[in-house]
Amino acid sequence: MSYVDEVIAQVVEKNPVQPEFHQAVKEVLESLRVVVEANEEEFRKNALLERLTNPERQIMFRVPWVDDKGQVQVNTGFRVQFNSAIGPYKGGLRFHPSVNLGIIKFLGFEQVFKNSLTGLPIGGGKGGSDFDPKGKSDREIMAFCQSFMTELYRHIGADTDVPAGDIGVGGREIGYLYGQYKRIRGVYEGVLTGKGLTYGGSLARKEATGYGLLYMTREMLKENGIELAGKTAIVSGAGNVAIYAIEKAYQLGAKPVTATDSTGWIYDPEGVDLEALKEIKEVKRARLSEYTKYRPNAEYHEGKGVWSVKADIALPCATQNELQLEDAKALVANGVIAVCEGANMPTTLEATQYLQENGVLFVPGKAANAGGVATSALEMSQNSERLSWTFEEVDAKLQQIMINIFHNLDDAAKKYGKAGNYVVGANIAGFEKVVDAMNAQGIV
Ligand SMILES: NC(=O)C1=CN([C@@H]2O[C@H](COP(=O)(O)OP(=O)(O)OC[C@H]3O[C@@H](n4cnc5c(N)ncnc54)[C@H](OP(=O)(O)O)[C@@H]3O)[C@@H](O)[C@H]2O)C=CC1
Ligand SMILES: O=C(O)CCC(=O)C(=O)O
Repeated sequence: MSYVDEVIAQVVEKNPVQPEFHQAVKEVLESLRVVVEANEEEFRKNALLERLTNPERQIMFRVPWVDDKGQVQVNTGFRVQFNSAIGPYKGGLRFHPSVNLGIIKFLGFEQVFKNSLTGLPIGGGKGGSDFDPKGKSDREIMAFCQSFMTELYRHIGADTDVPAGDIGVGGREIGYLYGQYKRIRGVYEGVLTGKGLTYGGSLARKEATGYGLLYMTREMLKENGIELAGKTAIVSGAGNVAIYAIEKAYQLGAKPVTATDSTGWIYDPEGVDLEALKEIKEVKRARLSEYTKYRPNAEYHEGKGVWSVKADIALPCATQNELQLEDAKALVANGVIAVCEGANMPTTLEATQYLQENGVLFVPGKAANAGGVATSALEMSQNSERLSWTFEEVDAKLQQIMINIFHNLDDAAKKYGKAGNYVVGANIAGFEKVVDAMNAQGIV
């Protein structure tokens, strides 16, 4: 059995009931086959792939809190510190009822390669809880965040592990988490990113993941002789990534026509009304079904189905495995040119393969959505030097980072005879730096 197959089999056996983690490991190791085969003896002797797929540390903890009725609730908290070869652990916190150890491990594993691709000195980690913020009062959210941080604080720090937001964790939650960290530790440091602008946050961090996705999409299309301007786009999600992807799509001359949330989706042939979407999701924290009150000519559909809309490009920005084989077939049948992932692992392995085999340009999330974490690293730099950069400065750096990531992965794919396969290119480009740093630091 080849070394890659052996390690994939071990990961499946040793991490039962963690399908998302298996999926992420398979995607990466399959892509690395060509590099691993060229160095098989050395990698095997150093157990490199075993070390790469085993987190450095996995923390699980009880999070008790009191709801508005006086009832004590108990959730589980997680922080997986996956790999610190190139810098302090860095990655978001997800609050969603579906969260479990396997999901946090898949996200942490992806984060290692993503953070490497940014070119910035950040290792990979991820955390969260099975807490459901939907329908909770502000007081309940604060009580939960304070309890969560009362355990997490001992594992993190500005030079050790710097969490941020992800699904269900935005500016409000980061504020409560930061307040509790400061209260316990008594230090004012950049221990979280995505902070508010009045207490150490960076301009453009809120917009960065969605904007970065569009900068990457534009660069990739340009390399293939295609203009983004004038194209229609299917966007899924209606949260932080989706909203700012839609905003930047308009700024670059494209027309986003859809959005989704966990209950349904909208199709607005005239183009999504961004202000209405922000009002519904950012201000009212309401359901997308309200959208037709603002735009009577738009369609609202319950459940899934957004990938059947005809458009030029597709930007999945909601959650993992939301784009499956049947959806990929619908996209191909409708002539979609490109799929660029704003979410983490939104496309299943079968769907990705089908899209690639049918000539669809495909950029994986670990490259396409890296603008968020890259801008978090810029927030860390600003915190360290006790300065704030302007929106234009941060945005210019973000654009350059996304352009560099695209060319690095494009070059890596070409170097290994896989021109145009951006999945292979991203995994190899991310892997090379991490492995170099791991090898230099000995067996740790
Ligand atoms: N925020 C960031 O900077 C980054 C985020 N990402 C990834 O992007 C994706 C979106 O994150 P973000 O926008 O921050 O999160 P938000 O919580 O702001 O928004 C998530 C959106 O996706 C929908 N959604 C979440 N879970 C599900 C589900 N299980 N089924 C259907 N819809 C779902 C939500 O619906 P509803 O409104 O009903 O809750 C919401 O519209 C995630 O994969 C995240 O890991 C990647 C890089 C950086
Ligand atoms: O900004 C960060 O540190 C993390 C963003 C994130 O969670 C991600 O890239 O998936």
